[in-house]
Amino acid sequence: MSSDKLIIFDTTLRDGEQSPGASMTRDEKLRIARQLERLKVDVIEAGFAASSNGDFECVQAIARAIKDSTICSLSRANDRDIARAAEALKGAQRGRIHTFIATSPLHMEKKLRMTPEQVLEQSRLSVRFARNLMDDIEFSAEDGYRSDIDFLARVCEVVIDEGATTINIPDTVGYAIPELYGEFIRTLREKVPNSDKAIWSVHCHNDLGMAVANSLAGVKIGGARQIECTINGLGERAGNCSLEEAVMAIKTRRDYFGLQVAIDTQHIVAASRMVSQITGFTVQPNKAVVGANAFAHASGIHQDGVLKARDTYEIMRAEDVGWSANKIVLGKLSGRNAFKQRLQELGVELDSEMEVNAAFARFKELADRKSEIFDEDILALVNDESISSVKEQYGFVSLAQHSETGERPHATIVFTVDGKEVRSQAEGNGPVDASLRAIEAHVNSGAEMVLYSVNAISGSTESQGEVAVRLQSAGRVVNGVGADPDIIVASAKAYLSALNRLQSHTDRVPAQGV
Ligand SMILES: CC(=O)SCCNC(=O)CCNC(=O)[C@H](O)C(C)(C)COP(=O)(O)OP(=O)(O)OC[C@H]1O[C@@H](n2cnc3c(N)ncnc32)[C@H](O)[C@@H]1OP(=O)(O)O
Ligand SMILES: CC(C)C(=O)C(=O)O
Repeated sequence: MSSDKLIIFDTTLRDGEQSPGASMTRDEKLRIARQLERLKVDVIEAGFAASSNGDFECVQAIARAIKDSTICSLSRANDRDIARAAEALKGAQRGRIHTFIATSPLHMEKKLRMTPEQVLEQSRLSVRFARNLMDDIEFSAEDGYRSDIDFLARVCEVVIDEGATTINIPDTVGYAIPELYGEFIRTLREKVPNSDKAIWSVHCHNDLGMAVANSLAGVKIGGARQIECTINGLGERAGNCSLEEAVMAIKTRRDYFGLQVAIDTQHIVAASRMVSQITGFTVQPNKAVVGANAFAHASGIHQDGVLKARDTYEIMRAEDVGWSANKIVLGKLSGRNAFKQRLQELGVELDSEMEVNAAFARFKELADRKSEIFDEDILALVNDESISSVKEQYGFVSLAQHSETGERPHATIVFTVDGKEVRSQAEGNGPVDASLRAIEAHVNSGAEMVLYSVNAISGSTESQGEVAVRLQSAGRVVNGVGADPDIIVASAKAYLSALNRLQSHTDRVPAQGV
């Protein structure tokens, strides 16, 4: 049975839950199942109904709630487990019993304590029993990849004869190598005379970091048409094949695989976030497809390339997997083109290339001190760049403030207004608040403060404090920055510098741009 349709079987709720620490409540599983349905996953393995009453209820609830995906329950190869799975799946629009038994010499002898002939017989009887309860039956040969291929072929032939519709050959312990696993599946299928009566499936674990590669080899070389996978690659030990990686590989390299998947990829990032939030398993930033950096560019040459033509450094579109956009992250490795682009996005127009170059030089200086540069930083440094054209109406002279536990802080500030010194004082909630109130007591700007932030310029208490203040008044937004070893003085300087910009007509930042 070979077609160009690749079935995506998600086992986040079963094998994913086998990750130590990832157990989920019934409601959490239901939420994930709904998201998997939105993703248009073909089969959702909802749990292992016989393992506990709780898991039985989870499978049952999901089977009743989900209409578009097939709902599946795992069960050992015995009548009790299979009957329990069938019972839990009763309300399902489409249900599947997934029964398994180990076929490797090691598992049969040491774990099951059964002879190969007993395992063969148990497989036959289990699938026969299951098939009397349901039409859609999957049989898995646990530790299939470490099994004797001729024995495994006999088992597969027997269970297909009994009516198994999907045959899954797991690499249970993540021992496989892509080419070898692909060849194993191909040879196995050739050895099974009735192989075309079933869909062949792969289920790979990530112990050597090759679960996705092995699954894809099972498809390409082996001819499998079902991949078992999980969101974020969650699963027993090092996890399973990751759904997002396998699906995007099939979609992005359709030229190579020539296969169709039904997955609506725009829901991938939401699914990843949901699973991560529910299980508490965070996604590493450099994880393919769903990691925070998967579509982020930090170096100038890449940023320049992506801005000119995004396919220079992107093989898929961030929006296609559910990100709102790709990201240009400004930092010390960024170049002039990325910087100019960000200025444009912020609505800042500098008058000449010289001004841009000067702002860029300041940006590089700042980036050497700060790992990531935010829009506020750029706006502040651009405003500083145009300082020469800002009328210096207010200038800092000195500040004295008093604060003591249990007393309301008090500040006295001396500053210049058009060259003339004025003295003003006020109380406030803290010394910074008191100082800025003292300025306002004289200036009466009525501006609203929309941002106040303090940064240590280097990483110690001896360093300068850098304060950024953003004021909004009459539809204009301005930034002021001030630096001083005393952060209260730095705050007063930043406030006065913002007031200077508010008075100036040279400010270029539109209110809606920030
Ligand atoms: C590779 C995989 O991911 S397989 C799925 C793994 N998932 C789980 O195990 C989660 C759910 N498991 C459970 O809740 C429990 O292990 C249960 C309910 C299934 C069984 O619990 P218990 O009856 O207490 O048995 P226990 O877990 O200690 O041992 C497993 C028994 O099942 C047998 N067994 C293991 N696999 C199979 C199988 N596929 N078919 C039939 N019997 C099997 C073992 O040989 C062992 O039998 P024994 O008790 O006669 O020695
Ligand atoms: C039960 C099977 C499918 C499994 O999870 C494995 O072998 O890893």
